[in-house]
Amino acid sequence: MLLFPTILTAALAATGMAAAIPSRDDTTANKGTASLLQVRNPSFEFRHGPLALAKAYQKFGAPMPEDLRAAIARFRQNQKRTTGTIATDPEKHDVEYLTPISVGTPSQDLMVDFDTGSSDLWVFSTEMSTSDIKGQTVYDPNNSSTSEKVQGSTWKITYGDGSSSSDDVYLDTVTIGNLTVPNQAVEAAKKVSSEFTDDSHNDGLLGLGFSAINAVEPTPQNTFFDNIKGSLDAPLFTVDLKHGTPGSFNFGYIDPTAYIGNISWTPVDSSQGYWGFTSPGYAVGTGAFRNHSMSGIADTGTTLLLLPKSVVSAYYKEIQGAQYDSDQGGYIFPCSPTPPDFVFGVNNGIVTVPGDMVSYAPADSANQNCFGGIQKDTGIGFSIFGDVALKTSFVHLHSSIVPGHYADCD
Ligand SMILES: C[C@@H](SC(=N)N)c1ccc(Cl)cc1
Ligand SMILES: C[C@@H](SC(=N)N)c1ccc(Cl)cc1
Repeated sequence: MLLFPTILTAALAATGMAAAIPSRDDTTANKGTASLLQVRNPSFEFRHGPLALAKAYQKFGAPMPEDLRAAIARFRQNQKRTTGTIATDPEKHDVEYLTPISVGTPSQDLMVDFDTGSSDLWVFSTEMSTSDIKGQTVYDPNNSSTSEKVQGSTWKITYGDGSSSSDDVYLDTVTIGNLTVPNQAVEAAKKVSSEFTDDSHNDGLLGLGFSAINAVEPTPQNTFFDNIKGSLDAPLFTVDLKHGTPGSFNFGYIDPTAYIGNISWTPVDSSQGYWGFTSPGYAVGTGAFRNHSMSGIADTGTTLLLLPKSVVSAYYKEIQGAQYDSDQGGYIFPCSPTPPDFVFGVNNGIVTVPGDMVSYAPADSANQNCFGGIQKDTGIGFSIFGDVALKTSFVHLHSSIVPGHYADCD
């Protein structure tokens, strides 16, 4: 980890998150991608012709010839390093996205919430009281020949929505897709708050934030990504959440077919342990772009897009009948007509949240009013670009970088 901050400090000035610049009238521009790039690794560069050619095809949105696609596949296959991909499925209303992992020997398969806004891998376990378990699959360390208790280590986490979980720590084999970390810290829950008990399909969280904010005491543990990144083709992962349909987390490679568009990027601040960045401003629908610096984090573990109060009220002012409903603790508005798009800047590019995704979910049984997917970040101290913002983008989170990717998704 010592190496990491050094590189990070050295590179922060030159890091970048890419920003596509889809023109607003481009009908395909309903999605953008964002890369939060940590470090330009001087020794890392694409020398591979087919990959460069593939980028040219995707840059101009041309379909890739089959032989080129095959060449890229072979390139990946015979790399001495590895890459991985795993599907992630949205729960109802995209409230969270669940992704399969395997823990232990023989493997125990769990569905967990990949969370770029935290840095602990914790799971429901046989150490919990059964009253705290409602349908979740639990990890049984005693049923794994490779589990090893980390004596004296404990953990306790309270999340932004007040939910919490805690207790002891094992090292065990963890596999995601074709990627395996043999001695990953697996934090076995003894206690969880009701929000997790009631979240019956969610067997735990896999943190993809920075290990600096791992909650294990006395010795913080590494995230899965920090443990695996040394064996990846490139120390990066990409997040491609989608609305109401499976998306993917890719490790170690950037799928040139996952997006189209051109590229630029913006600096990242990981000083709080998050994938932090500052958006230069926003626009409502086809209105003019308004410069308004918004510092926040890319957070797959938060459902909504939480922004400064002034931005949120400026947006809802454009919707006939929108109002702040203190009973529901958020803005609601008539479900139809579709509200205007919300556009936010990422460096010199933009991400467009289509209006139909701003209507997060029905706010009443008559389905007349919808609860907004964009709400205030009051009291948090930073904005949160949660799933509502990410599912319209193909987001790259890099810990070492070549010019990042941020463009329209296909
Ligand atoms: C960083 C996220 S929690 C997470 N993604 N594990 C967060 C923090 C504070 C608030 Cl108030 C709401 C959400
Ligand atoms: C309370 C649980 S369930 C939920 N809010 N959908 C939870 C899940 C993910 C995170 Cl990052 C924090 C809390």
